[in-house]
Amino acid sequence: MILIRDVRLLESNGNWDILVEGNRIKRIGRNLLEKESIDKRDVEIIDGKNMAAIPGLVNTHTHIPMTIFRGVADDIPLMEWLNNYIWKMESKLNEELVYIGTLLGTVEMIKSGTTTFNDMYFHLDGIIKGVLESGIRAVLSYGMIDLFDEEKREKEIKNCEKIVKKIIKMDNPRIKPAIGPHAPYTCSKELLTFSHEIAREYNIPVHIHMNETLNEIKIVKEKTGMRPFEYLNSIEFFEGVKVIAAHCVHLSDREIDIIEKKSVVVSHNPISNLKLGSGIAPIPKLLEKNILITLGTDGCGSNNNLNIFEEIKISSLIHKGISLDPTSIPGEVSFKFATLNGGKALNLEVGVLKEGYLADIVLVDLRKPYLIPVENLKSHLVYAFNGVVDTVLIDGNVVLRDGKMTNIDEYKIYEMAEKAYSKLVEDVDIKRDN
Ligand SMILES: N[C@@H](CCSC[C@H]1O[C@@H](n2cnc3c(=O)[nH]cnc32)[C@H](O)[C@@H]1O)C(=O)O
Ligand SMILES: [Zn+2]
Repeated sequence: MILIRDVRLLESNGNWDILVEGNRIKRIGRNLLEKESIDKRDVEIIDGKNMAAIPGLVNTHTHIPMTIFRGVADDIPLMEWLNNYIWKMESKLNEELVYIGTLLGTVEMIKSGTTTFNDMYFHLDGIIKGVLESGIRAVLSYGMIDLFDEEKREKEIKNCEKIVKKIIKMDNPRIKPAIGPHAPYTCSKELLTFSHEIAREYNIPVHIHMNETLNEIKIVKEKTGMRPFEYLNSIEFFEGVKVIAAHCVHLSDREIDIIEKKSVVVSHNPISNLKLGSGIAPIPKLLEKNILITLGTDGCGSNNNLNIFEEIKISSLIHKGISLDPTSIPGEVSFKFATLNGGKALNLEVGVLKEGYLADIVLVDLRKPYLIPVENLKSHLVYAFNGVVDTVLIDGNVVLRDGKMTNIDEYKIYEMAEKAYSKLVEDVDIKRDN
């Protein structure tokens, strides 16, 4: 058992205790050591004085191994970025490099308060290994791209089936599978149909890129005569499965209706969309229809970090700016995007500190200049905080304490990541391409 004592909670004043048993929050109350008559020898006590406890954050769209591509190709549009840099480097990746990138990404996420991420990538054995070692929680999908080629499609389908079965068999509470068709402009109708069917069969979510740029919408329209959401709806892609659609930057009213009617979850990635010059998703319009909005960073090739606190802040600011309305997306709402909504989106009991829920808890040290006066803490977490957290529990385990990783040597990971990067750059000759 773990007892966090005398900690501040966002929703109520005064100091509270949180009792964790196994991987769940057993009790939240005052003076629990006495009230629950706990033997001190059975419990590890974490002093929560001068700390606030918040639910671990949820990042609903990442490509975690891309941390080792950080800063490689800045200031260019999506297609050029993918074709000339990212896909070239990705062709040199292997399980070991993906494992190293994953470790680096998990350390970065944990240190900035993220406890769950929804990922799409390849070499999943490397990702699984990194997730297991770091202690983070993840929903993992094998990203499938067939570029309308039958041979490629068959390979992708096999890989996907293998990974789903492997993750289910692992039966680890921290790792769940999802299905990851990359996007309607990179996947054939057959691959999209396969994705839908397998997601239904196993009752797991689909994770896909949707309507990120105007160019890709044009491509889908030329091919199918329809906009991407209309096209997917016409092949019954949304029937009976939960779809997490990353980006959703450019949407027609008809598409918004489909998103609403089919309960599609939106992963809003404002920083990646700004950086690649893709546009700004119409989040206030989606909120009017009660569409579930969550937040994602996207990969470190286009962000260039995994700090969800930045997405929380930007998602509140950006919509005020374009609508000339400072009441648009209040901080409380954007904070919910990254907590409660993220948990709902992934069907996980995370994102709220509540008895019976999974023990994914983040402690923020309140003795920081940017968090004072502490009275307005909720506002600070959205508008003033830099994301550097003190202690993190995931699935009932302490993975970060006093800002340091408990179960992995983070400095060794930094060294490994530097080496991996040097090797990749050398192999691809990316510098000369610049
Ligand atoms: N099995 C596939 C890999 C797909 S993984 C997911 C892919 O999404 C790419 N990606 C990352 N960010 C974005 C984005 O913002 N839009 C579109 N694709 C992205 C990423 O680089 C990776 O290639 C293959 O054979 O190529
Ligand atoms: Zn992406």
